[in-house]
Amino acid sequence: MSRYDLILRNGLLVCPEGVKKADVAVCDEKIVEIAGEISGSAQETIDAAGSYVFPGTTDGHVHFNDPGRTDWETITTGSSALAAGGGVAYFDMPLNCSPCTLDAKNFKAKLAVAQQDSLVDYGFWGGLTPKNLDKLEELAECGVVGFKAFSCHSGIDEFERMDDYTALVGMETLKKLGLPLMVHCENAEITKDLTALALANHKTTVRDYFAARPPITEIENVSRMISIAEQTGCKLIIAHISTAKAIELVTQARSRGVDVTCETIGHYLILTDDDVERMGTVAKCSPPIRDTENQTKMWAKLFNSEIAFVSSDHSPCDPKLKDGEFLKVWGGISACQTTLQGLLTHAYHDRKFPLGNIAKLTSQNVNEIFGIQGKGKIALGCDGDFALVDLNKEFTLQADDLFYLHKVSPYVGDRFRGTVTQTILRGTTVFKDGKIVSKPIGKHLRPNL
Ligand SMILES: NC(=O)N[C@H]1NC(=O)NC1=O
Ligand SMILES: [Zn+2]
Ligand SMILES: [Zn+2]
Repeated sequence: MSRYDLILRNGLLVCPEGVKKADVAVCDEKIVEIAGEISGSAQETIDAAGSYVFPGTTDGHVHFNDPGRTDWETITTGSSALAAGGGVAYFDMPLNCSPCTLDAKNFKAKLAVAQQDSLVDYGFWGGLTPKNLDKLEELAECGVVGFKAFSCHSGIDEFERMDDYTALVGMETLKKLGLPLMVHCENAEITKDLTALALANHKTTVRDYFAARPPITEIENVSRMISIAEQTGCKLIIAHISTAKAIELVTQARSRGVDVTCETIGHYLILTDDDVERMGTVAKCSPPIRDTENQTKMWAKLFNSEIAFVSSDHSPCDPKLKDGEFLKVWGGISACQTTLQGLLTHAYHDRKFPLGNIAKLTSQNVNEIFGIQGKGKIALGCDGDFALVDLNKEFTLQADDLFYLHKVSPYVGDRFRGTVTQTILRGTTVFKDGKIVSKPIGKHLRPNL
C-alpha cells in the first residue's frame, strides 16, 4: 500500500519562507508532508533533482472568450496554454465571451463550459456596468471572485463602460457584498476625443495611438477611482497598471488606509513603446505599452512590493481583426503561456529579482487577495499544485509551441531563459515536456473571504 499519491523528490522548492531542497508529498490532492527526505512509497514518484519547484501559477486576468467568441479563444485552448506555462488556475473576465457575465444566468452558462472543458482550476469575474447594478448580489451568490468594470469603452459594445454614478453605487454595493472591484482605468472622454481627432486627421500609426492614450488618462482615472473607493470603503484593484505615476498614487492611498492594490501585466515590464513600433499590431493593447523611462520606474516599484500581482491579460482575437491601421485594429495581447517564463528571464536572470517574490506575484498574492483558500503556495494543507522549472534551460519561442487557438504572440521569436517542464494540478500532471497529458480536471474556485 502506498502511503502517498505523489512524492516529488529532491526539488528546490520555492516556498514562502525561501528556496529549500526538500521532498514534498501529496495525498488526496493536498500537500501533506514537506521534509528533507520523505520515507515510504507513493503511487507516483517524480525525481525533481535539479528542478526549481514553483507553486503552480494563478493568472488573475484572462479573456478566454468562451462561450460566444470561440473563434477567438476557447476554455480548452486557453487553459492548455496556461498549463504549458506553469499555470494551475485562472480567473476569467466577464468579457469578451458572449453573452458577457453580467447576471447569474450567463455565469452559469460559462460555468457549464468550464466544468466540461477546463484543464485547470478556474474562477470567474462578474461584470459591473450601468445596466446590471441589480445583478451584483446574484453574481456574488454564484461565487464570482470580484467584479470588473471599464472606465473607458471596453472594445465590446454589450459591455458598457462604468460612468461615475455606477462607480459610486457599484462600490457601495460591493462593499456590502465584501467583494473587490477591478477597474480598467483610462479616462473615457480624453481617450474618446483624442481618438476621434486622430481618426478625423487620418493619424492612425502606432505613435498616433500612443498619443491618443497618454499616461494622464490612466493617472487621472486611477486617482478618481481611489477617491470613490476611499469614500465607500470598497476594495479596489487597479487593472493592468501601466505607469509608475499611477502606482505611486496607489501606494500613497494605501498608506492612508485605502483598500487599494494594483495588478500589472508582463508586457508592461518586458516590452517598450519601441518594441511595439517594431512588432506592429500584435503588440497593441490598452493602456498602451509605455517608454523605457517609465518601465525602469515600474521595475523599481515591483522590487519595492508596490505591485500586488502580475497577470497576463490574455486577450486574443481573430487574427483578421489585427490586420489594418494600428489605431483601428483590436487591442489585446496573447500572453497567458509565457508570464512565468518571462519573469524568470527578465526579472530573475536579468535583474536578480528573488524567485520567492516571483512565486508571490504569480500565485500566492493572487489567491490571498481573492480569498481562495488552500491554494497558491507550497505549504502543508495547500493544493498539490506545482510548476517544475529548469531555471537555466533556454528556448526561443516558436509559434508552434503555443497552445492558443491562434498561434500569435508578440513573444514569438524571443529568447527565454527558464523553462517550465511539467505542471501538476492537485497532484495530477497536466502538462509535461511540451504536451498536455491530462483530460480536463479543472474545478471551480470560489472566494472565502
Ligand atoms: N476587451 C478587452 O479584452 N480589452 C483588453 N484588451 C486590452 O488591450 N486591454 C484590455 O482591457
Ligand atoms: Zn482592461
Ligand atoms: Zn483584460
